[in-house]
Amino acid sequence: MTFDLAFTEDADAESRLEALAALTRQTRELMDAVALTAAPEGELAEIAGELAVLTERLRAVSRQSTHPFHIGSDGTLRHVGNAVIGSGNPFALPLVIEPDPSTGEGGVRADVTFRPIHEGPPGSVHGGVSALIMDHLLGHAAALAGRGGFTGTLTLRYVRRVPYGEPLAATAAVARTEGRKTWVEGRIADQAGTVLVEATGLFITPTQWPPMRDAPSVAG
Ligand SMILES: CCCCCCCCCCCCCC(=O)SCCNC(=O)CCNC(=O)[C@H](O)C(C)(C)COP(=O)(O)OP(=O)(O)OC[C@H]1O[C@@H](n2cnc3c(N)ncnc32)[C@H](O)[C@@H]1OP(=O)(O)O
Repeated sequence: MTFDLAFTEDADAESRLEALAALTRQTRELMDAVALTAAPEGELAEIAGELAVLTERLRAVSRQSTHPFHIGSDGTLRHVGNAVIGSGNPFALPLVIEPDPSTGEGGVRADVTFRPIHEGPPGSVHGGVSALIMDHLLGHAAALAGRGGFTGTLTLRYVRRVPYGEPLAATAAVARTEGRKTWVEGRIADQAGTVLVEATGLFITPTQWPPMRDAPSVAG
């Protein structure tokens, strides 16, 4: 398998990326408002029509693909189009990941507050959404330890239901390594430290990837 990290030199200007981030934040607000709206039928149809106009306006000037990796002005590796951290991806929570060396090799943490759009069982977060967050955070920990790769397996134990609208914390750190394989463990816990989700992931570094000893900080 070949995989090109696809760094780009001619990234958009920071000012355009900030404008895109503002549009993305507004779109997330829209998604939340749609999920919770109690507007009457006629108003829903009217708003859908207004949104169709805006959608066409954006589609008229589409890119061929989402934003690839690029190096930001502060040297940070950015992935604006990423589904979990991307500042230009409305689907992203987004997760803001910080290094947390106290939890071990590649240790990372992120504050997470899920929203009603993440609903699975009524009043709770969808298990697949928790898995998405865990997959990315565990993968980030592997990359931070200089052992970036693709998820081979991801195993979750859903210990308690995950609420939305409450501040939670997600953490991960490398558990062990063997050749190109890196096992990472993580969890989502509430503010009292009660574990809601436990995760273990196996990340495999493709043979073609160069060594990543000085892993850059990564942001959306
Ligand atoms: C610097 C930039 C970094 C930026 C990063 C920012 C953070 C981003 C964080 C993003 C996080 C989000 C991340 C995502 O969303 S990643 C997206 C989801 N994952 C994928 O799409 C992966 C698809 N699969 C593949 O590409 C290949 O199968 C991989 C690369 C995984 C292995 O293909 P490769 O050809 O290399 O493998 P090999 O055949 O030589 O086998 C090698 C060894 O591995 C063992 N094995 C193989 N497959 C599996 C498996 N599935 N489970 C368990 N074990 C497996 C195999 O038995 C052997 O073991 P051994 O016999 O040697 O003991």
